[in-house]
Amino acid sequence: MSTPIGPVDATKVPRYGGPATFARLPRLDEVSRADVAVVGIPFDSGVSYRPGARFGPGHVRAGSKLLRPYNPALDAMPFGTQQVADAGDLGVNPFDIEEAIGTIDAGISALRADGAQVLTLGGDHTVALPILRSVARDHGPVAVLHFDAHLDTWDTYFGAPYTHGTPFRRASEEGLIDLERSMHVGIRGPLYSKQDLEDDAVLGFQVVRSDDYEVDGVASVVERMRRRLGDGPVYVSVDIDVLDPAHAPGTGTPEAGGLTSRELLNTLRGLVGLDVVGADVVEVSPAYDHAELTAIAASHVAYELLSVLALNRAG
Ligand SMILES: N=C(N)NCCCC(=O)O
Ligand SMILES: [Zn+2]
Ligand SMILES: [Zn+2]
Repeated sequence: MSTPIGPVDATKVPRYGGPATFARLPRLDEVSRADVAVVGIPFDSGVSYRPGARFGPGHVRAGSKLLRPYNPALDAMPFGTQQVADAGDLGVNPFDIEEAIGTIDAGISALRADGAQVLTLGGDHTVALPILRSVARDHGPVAVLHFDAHLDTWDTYFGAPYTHGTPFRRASEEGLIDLERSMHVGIRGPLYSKQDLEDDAVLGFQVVRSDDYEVDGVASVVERMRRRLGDGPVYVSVDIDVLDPAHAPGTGTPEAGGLTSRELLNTLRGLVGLDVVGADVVEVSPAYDHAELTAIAASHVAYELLSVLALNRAG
């Protein structure tokens, strides 16, 4: 492998300048090939409460300018031992959700066909369904590791099947997920009824609650997670509202009592060695953010995921 083109050197161009790409990385058209493509999906037509996640990709990129090359927590060089590039944003129809879902599937599939793993910046959580369709076409049913305050396995909203609260029910119905190996992490807050949890278990998910972090701690969560996910392919979906609103106010359906960013980042580090085949970070809504708190948290989530991919690639 030729030496990857990394971020613009911060000793030459200060961090507040330079390109608006994720982590000031090269654009995809500036590299011959990418091991990992970071792609934005500016789409929020599936939200049930506050809008604005369509502006998430640009905001997360802006919040990623301070990321540095070396990750001491994992002893990893996420931009140094693999080529990561910014693939820009997919152009999706905001007025026709089913068309948007088709465009997302095609866009993700094209990047993957070129040999890149894809890390998606949302966008609302609807986008996870077409990404999983693309991933499962190659890998078969994958374990979904889903970080979220919410189950996102509800059936419909106002009769609509494709929304940000329903992607994992559709994915389960379509046979895209491994029913024995999938799980939610960070679940909390009021539900519509007790039945929600019963349905969710049938759809293939185990639940690690936000409170389990308080009671058992990160190490125990990581152990449960690794046991459940096992050896096969894993898709990681991070709804930034898994974090407490104190850590991530800029999101559409905030719930009190969430994870700290430290807990989330440490949990993600526990994925080293598992077969992570793709990931997303969704539900960043900048209009509700303050001081880039949510964008910085989301960019660090992406950084830890890229670090895991880098270490796994190195073996
Ligand atoms: N933030 C996501 N993805 N889902 C929230 C759906 C919760 C609701 O509207 O009842
Ligand atoms: Zn959520
Ligand atoms: Zn969600």
